[in-house]
Amino acid sequence: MKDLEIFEQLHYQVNELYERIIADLGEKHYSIVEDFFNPNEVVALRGSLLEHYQENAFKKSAIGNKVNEEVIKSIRGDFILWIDEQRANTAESLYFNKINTLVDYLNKTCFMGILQKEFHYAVYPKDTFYKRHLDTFQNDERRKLSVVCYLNDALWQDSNGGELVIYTKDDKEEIIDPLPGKIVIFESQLLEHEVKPVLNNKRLSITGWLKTR
Ligand SMILES: O=C(O)CCC(=O)C(=O)O
Ligand SMILES: [Fe+2]
Repeated sequence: MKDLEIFEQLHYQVNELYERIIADLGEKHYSIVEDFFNPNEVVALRGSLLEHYQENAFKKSAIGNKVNEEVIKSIRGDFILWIDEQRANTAESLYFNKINTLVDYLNKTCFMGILQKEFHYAVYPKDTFYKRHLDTFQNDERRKLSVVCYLNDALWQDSNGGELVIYTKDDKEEIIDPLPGKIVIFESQLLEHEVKPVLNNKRLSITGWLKTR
């Protein structure tokens, strides 16, 4: 009986997309999936974000964790709202279901040991940005993987700016347009990155971290 239980825990169906993410992470420490969320899912998530935003639920982002809660506009200008998985609405539940399925796969196939996660909505109004940084400067060594998902509408233009730039380990700059449904996953402790100034419009996203204990 014990053996069977262990087998059940390790059993999984090979998933091509997740395998690609794992291979990318192994090779270059980040992975980009253009259409992780389909257009309907993006519409639902964007609607949910905007509803909270219109209720003025978002707060100016801070630098550092609660011990060091300073607002430093010269470093980052986004507004955020943490998402409570226990009180998730329909769109948010859909989001967490997809993320949890990926996390289960990573834990089962790569023994990543992801036990916790935290996600927030983010809005970058015109003229805001997030200067080059490492996500672990938030005084949280447990952050293992950063996951960003873009919720802009399908009409998002290159001229709106707001690109994510990842500074790769082979000294290149990977420039990523924040297009709807796209997710970017990268190793939080390893890759510096920045959000270029938003030149037009509001840039919408969900950002989160998969954490070890
Ligand atoms: O929105 C992005 O593309 C990245 C956001 C980011 O780097 C962060 O919130 O730490
Ligand atoms: Fe970051």
